Amino acid sequence: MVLDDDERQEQSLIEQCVLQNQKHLKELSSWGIGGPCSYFLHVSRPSQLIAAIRYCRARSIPFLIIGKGSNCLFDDRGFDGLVMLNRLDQFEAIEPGVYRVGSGYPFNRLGVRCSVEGFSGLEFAGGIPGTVGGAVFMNAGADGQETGHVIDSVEMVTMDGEVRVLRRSDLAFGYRRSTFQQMEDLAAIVAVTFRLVPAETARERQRALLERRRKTQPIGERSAGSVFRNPSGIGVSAGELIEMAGLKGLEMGGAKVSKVHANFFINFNGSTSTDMLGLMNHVKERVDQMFGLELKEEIRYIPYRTQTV
Ligand SMILES: NC(=O)C1=CN([C@@H]2O[C@H](COP(=O)(O)OP(=O)(O)OC[C@H]3O[C@@H](n4cnc5c(N)ncnc54)[C@H](OP(=O)(O)O)[C@@H]3O)[C@@H](O)[C@H]2O)C=CC1
Ligand SMILES: C=C(O[C@H]1[C@H](O)[C@@H](CO)O[C@H](OP(=O)(O)OP(=O)(O)OC[C@H]2O[C@@H](n3ccc(=O)[nH]c3=O)[C@H](O)[C@@H]2O)[C@@H]1NC(C)=O)C(=O)O
Repeated sequence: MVLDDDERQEQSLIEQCVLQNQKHLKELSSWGIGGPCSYFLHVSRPSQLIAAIRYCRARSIPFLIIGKGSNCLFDDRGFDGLVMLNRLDQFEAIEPGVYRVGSGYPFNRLGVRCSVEGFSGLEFAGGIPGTVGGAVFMNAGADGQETGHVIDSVEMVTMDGEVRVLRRSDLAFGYRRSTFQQMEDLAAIVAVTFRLVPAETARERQRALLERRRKTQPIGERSAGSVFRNPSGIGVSAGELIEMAGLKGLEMGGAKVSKVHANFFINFNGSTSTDMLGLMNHVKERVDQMFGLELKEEIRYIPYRTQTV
């Protein structure tokens, strides 16, 4: 790989940042859980991200890209590698209803912005505390809408640090599933272009959804949204199953099952990842014993060591 002067400069900056910075992952996670990472980088330009990926690859350093950390459970020991905090937050209106947005742009801000401008498709994003990249990767959805439905194209970086553009026809989405979760050479989603349709009622609909969310979810408490996916094809949600198993309010160390919504687990008093994993396993076992159903995690557990190189 031959680098030009700008790339060489970027690499040397990355080298300094990577070697000097440590961070406690609890500061980066909506659950407030997680030990230190060996290296930390705040990424605000695509060129930084690409240089950091190449740097890690060349030295076999494991790395992770995180957005708002609203869907991750970090380990108490931390992460033995580089954590990149994605703050690629450019926003560009290409034409009315078509937006090209950096993957670190706040998903809730995007949802509100589009709805206020009178475009429909992302009303549900209004209350979601993630980034655009996290939402695309997880195919976030609520109230009958899904991120994947309104994507026009995605710009990504491969593990070799190459930029690739994927068109709508290259992508497949399902319930909390996206092409990206199976892609072995994905390093990071960098930018996304959304195509929405005009609707004067978009903001009104969004307000109603936000109101419903405030009533049914423990907003303001330390959670990671839904812990488990809803089981498919049985017409009963994970929250209902956990409530029917009598587990609402159950505590394990500093972690508990929310009394407001049973599929939200709360760090109410210095929960460790061990407390939270223990609570999740206990809930899974009880639901399995009572209903013969195996709940599947929606949140992603990030172990101390990975093979992500
Ligand atoms: N419906 C709701 O009410 C809620 C929904 N959510 C959803 O959870 C998701 C969390 O978003 P966010 O907090 O930003 O994500 P996180 O920082 O929690 O990251 C979650 C995972 O997404 C992957 N990821 C994140 N950003 C990128 C990127 N730029 N490129 C490639 N992969 C990426 C990473 O996978 P890997 O580890 O493999 O690198 C990471 O482990 C969103 O989809 C959000 O909408 C969250 C809370 C509530
Ligand atoms: C919060 C998330 O997404 C949420 C999204 O906000 C909402 C709103 O559309 O719909 C899903 O929740 P959900 O299926 O639990 O939706 P809700 O409408 O709250 O509940 C479904 C049903 O379960 C019942 N319910 C819910 C919680 C509970 O403790 N007890 C209970 O009986 C509700 O009364 C309702 O009849 C998403 N979760 C999943 C796993 O699909 C997330 O992904 O992190």
